[in-house]
Amino acid sequence: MSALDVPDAPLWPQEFAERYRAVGWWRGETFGQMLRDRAAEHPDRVAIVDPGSRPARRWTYGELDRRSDRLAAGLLARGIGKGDKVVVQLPNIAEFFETVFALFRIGALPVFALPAHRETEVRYFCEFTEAAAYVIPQQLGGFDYRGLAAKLVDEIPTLRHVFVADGDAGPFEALSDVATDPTGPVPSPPTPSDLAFLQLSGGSTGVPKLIPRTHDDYIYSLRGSNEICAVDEDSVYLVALPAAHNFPLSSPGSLGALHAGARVVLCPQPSPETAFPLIESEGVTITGLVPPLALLWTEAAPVTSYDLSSLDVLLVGGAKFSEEAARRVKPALDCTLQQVFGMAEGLVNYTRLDDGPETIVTTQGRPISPDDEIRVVDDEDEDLPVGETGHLLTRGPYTIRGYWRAPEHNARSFTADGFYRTGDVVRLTETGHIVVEGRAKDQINRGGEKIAAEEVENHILAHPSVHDANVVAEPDAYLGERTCAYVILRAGAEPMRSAAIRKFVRERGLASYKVPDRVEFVEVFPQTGVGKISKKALRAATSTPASS
Ligand SMILES: O=C(O)c1cccc(O)c1O
Repeated sequence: MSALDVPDAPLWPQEFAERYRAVGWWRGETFGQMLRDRAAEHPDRVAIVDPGSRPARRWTYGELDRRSDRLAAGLLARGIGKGDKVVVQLPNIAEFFETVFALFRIGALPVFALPAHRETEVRYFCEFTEAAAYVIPQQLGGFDYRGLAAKLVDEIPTLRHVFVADGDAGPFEALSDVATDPTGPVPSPPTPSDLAFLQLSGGSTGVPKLIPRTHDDYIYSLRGSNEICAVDEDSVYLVALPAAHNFPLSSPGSLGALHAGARVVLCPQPSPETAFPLIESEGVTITGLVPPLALLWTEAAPVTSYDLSSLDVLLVGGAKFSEEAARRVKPALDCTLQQVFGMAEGLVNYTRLDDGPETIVTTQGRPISPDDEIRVVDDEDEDLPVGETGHLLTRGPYTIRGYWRAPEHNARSFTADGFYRTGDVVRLTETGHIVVEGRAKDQINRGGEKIAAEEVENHILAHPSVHDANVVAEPDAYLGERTCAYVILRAGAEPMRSAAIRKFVRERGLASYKVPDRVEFVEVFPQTGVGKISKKALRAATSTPASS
């Protein structure tokens, strides 16, 4: 086999795939057909509410279906088709769904960037995936995405199209001008076992890893999530977090809601001031938040004048929700808390709606599927007895068998028999619920935003005055964790202020949540017995910060 024949992503061995189909986890659905079916069943039900646009928009299932077909036709006419990659960097607007369903229909793969990503990240996604197109808003929060796009189309040969989803397209094509009447069926539509999209990993390495998900496996996770979270066609799901993130996309998220024929309401931003009026006016029944936002909501709810009584379920995940904060949810919001511990690589755990109150506040739930295999192991990969704390490994019908185009990394991140090494440190209760105790991967979880220490270290190391850098988590009352960078300057370098390092990292075009919250200049790093740098000692030092 020549290098070119190596598949981009290892998928499930045949005997596993056959079993997952035989048991009925994989039902041979595709996203394109899923929307077609819902539109046929109830064309006039509202699928998408976009209250942030002027005027506000309400698209029915019929309309979303038609729009996706028309956009698909326009993309095909521009030579974008099966297997092409398209970086989608859109905020919570209706066009997000029109775009991804158009791409799903023609078998082109969305690569889900977040609005917070900047040149460094987006350039990497475009180059690494050899993306054919990049879909952006005109601007958001004062950042003009067209400027970034202009630079990238200039410099990346594969990138042939930029589509602007809203506002003034400038030198590029407006997404609304792409749509056209289809001239016939899509030439070779994707099959259920094909890849549907590339999702982003929180990651712990120098560059983000891409996660290949198939129609069959992801749709199974939606169906399973809907059942566990009681999402049906009468549900109203509020997308409060960034729409492309795996949690609001799939747990059960907007795509789960669309699978159920429910209504998706797009929240332009997640503050109580914006979200509460929408909960009242749309009768929102379910939403998902990261812990810092859940705290804000529980503080605001008891004193709000908005009627939040439609809200049945609040999902909280993305980072560990402290027991004390979890206890406040039910009294403040009068809804059921569901803790969700998930990952874009696959495995998603939920507390169940009928779990006892102690289980709901003290555990992170249990897996969606009876076929999710969970192992808790020691440093030598030996299984530990129930109740002991160790590394979480998992394998199952919606957990990837490898990252996209990353064979060397895959050899480390997966066991020989296909278990994914999550990097999370957990223990299991007698009831099979998971309690997250920490993590072994070198990552900071900043209020649900995952930051790979190595990625930030590399950017700091690019500074000419820096000799070495180590980035670690430090406790933060609101975010759970924030980042602290320990920096050793080169011998003879002029003394620097921490603001200069922060500015340097920001100007390298990194998402702002990755800019270190604090920078400490030190002479040496603490070392372990064998002379390796001890991040453990650095983390301990950050708990009792020296004044800077
Ligand atoms: O990535 C996550 O943190 C996450 C959290 C909750 C649910 C999910 O699906 C996730 O991917």
